[in-house]
Amino acid sequence: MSDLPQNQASTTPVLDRVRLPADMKGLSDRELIQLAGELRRETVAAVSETGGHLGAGLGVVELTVALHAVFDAPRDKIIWDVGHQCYPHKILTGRRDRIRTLRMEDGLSGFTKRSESAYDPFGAGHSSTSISAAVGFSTARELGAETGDAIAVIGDGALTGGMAFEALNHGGHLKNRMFVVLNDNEMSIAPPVGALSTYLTRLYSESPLQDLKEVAKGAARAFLPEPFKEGAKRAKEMLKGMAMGGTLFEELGFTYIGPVDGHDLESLLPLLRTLKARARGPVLIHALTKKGKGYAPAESRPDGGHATAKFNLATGEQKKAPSNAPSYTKVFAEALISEAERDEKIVGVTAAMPDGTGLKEFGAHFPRRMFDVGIAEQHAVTFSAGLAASGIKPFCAIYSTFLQRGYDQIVHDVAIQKLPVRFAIDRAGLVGADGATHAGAFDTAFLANLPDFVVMAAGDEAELVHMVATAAAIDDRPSAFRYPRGEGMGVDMPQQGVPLEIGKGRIIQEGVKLAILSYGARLSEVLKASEALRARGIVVTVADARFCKPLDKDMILQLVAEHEAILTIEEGAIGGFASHVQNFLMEEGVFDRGFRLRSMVLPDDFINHASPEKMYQVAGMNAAQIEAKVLEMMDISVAKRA
Ligand SMILES: Cc1ncc(C[n+]2csc(CCOP(=O)(O)OP(=O)(O)O)c2C)c(N)n1
Ligand SMILES: CC(=O)[C@@H](O)[C@H](O)COP(=O)(O)O
Ligand SMILES: [Mg+2]
Repeated sequence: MSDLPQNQASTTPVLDRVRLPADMKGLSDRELIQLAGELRRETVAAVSETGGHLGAGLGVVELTVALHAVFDAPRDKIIWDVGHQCYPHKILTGRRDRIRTLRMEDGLSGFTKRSESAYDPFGAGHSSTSISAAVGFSTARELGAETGDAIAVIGDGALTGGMAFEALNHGGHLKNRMFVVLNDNEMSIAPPVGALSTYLTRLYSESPLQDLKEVAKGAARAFLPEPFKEGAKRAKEMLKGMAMGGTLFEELGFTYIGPVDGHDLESLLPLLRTLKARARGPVLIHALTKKGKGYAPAESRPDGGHATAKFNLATGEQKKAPSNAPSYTKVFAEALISEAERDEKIVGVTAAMPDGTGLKEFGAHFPRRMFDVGIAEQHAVTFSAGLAASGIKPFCAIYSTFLQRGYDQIVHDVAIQKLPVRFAIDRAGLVGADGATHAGAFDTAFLANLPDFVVMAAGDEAELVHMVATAAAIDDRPSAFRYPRGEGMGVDMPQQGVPLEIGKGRIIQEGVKLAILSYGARLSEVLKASEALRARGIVVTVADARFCKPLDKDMILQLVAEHEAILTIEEGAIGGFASHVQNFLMEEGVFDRGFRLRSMVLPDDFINHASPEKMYQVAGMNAAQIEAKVLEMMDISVAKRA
């Protein structure tokens, strides 16, 4: 396993003996403690080479070792919520030899993934799903399925997602034996917000409600239904310092154990062994941990080293490529601040992504006008609807992928009531290393089919500024604008956003025979393709649709009238912009007259993680592929193309 020259001693001697969790069963507790230290170093070393989610994994190193030492995966199902903390788990479950391929093309996923390993019983990427899955696994066992224990490991941030409570409610009612490890590091990506966080803090910061010895006895009775004799003394020791009884979790039907030091294997191992031997119903173990634990540069970062580029192992300094243009996120944040300076009704809403959406910057300017609701997209949407119904102008900034979770709220609470909530949809399109779970593929399709919604996509970062102004001005119905992860094109920026005429696109360049009708940020690739075509003597028209809804029907009919063919392109799945154009032109009867329309949309597939460029290559939507498509549409044979 180790790559070291033969004469050099391994720095990971215990880890070198562990390929699979079964190899941990013969290790003494002392060796398991050593294993945790080696696992932490291996995790840091690997992420320094790959980049990725670092802090969460470092916070669960001891929990990972303890769970795999005590339980019997893959028969027992260890379900990691979000999955961003699973790198140590991957190292211990047969994937150490590939750990330096994390998040790379053909490499390991950055999350748990069923197709990757039997030790990943449930895939993740989005949060707050683990307890529901564990209730499912434990119920399947009750129904006779060949499966072991179900253990959900969920963070304090993920616990703010409503689904987690739906699952606790159901699990507590069913009373199946199952385990929830609440990994409480007092951190989400940003510091956690809300009353729940305060409640969890109170569980361990207030002095215990009852005499601890009595508590220990009571607790032991609660989760150890058999009368126990020799175990009692150890259990009392183990439970020393834990506040028991009367918690919210107990009211929901779970035996609450905690708080326990989630980095202390001497506590964790006997606790889990006892629970494994004796628990009958649902148990929640409240473990206190530190995000970034054991690697100073991560620990000292405000977000506990949540995610990182590749970095220098000794200093923690990240290796980031210099940027040539501002990121779309930054452009959005600055444009919104500028609008909000002129309109005091504008507020920002984020679901636990203040940094990622740029609303942190907005909040620094307008502390009372920025709301982080926690990982609670459904609530974020309906909260925004409530604000809008009262005349406030909410910009609900949610990544495309996470907005999926709030869809019924968008339909039922926003669209049907025609409330002017403005959706700022970041990370639209393929995002790269986070892969399929985080791809922003569906928002255009699921928004543009809603009556009265105004649906826009920014072709470049200057357009984004205008779309922020447009959304601010739309006061009688919902609106949305999407923009991708990463840098803009480097175009000239306007001083201030100017509201666009609703449903009006723009012609960027005039050509003959064929028009490319672009919706969103593939525009840069379209322009590259048109340059390549120009070098062949082919000049195409390029238009930026700006709006999927309402469509610029006049412009589209003009393109039809002046060309032989149109090619549409968008960074989204089928059912989006192209479908609206197709339907419109079909109803206009233009195909009856033989007009040629083709569309480039994301393929009907979930594209694996790789660089965004490579993912778009797989999707067939890069400049060269656009050029090839145009040539094909113009019936220019391969021979003529050379
Ligand atoms: C539905 C959803 N919304 C937002 C996110 C983005 N996200 C990923 S991890 C994370 C914080 C999770 O905090 P916590 O569960 O406490 O885990 P920790 O990182 O602290 O270990 C957030 C907001 C997500 N993955 N899924
Ligand atoms: C795990 C998770 O969901 C987030 O951390 C996500 O990876 C953030 O993505 P960005 O890097 O695009 O903000
Ligand atoms: Mg946390």
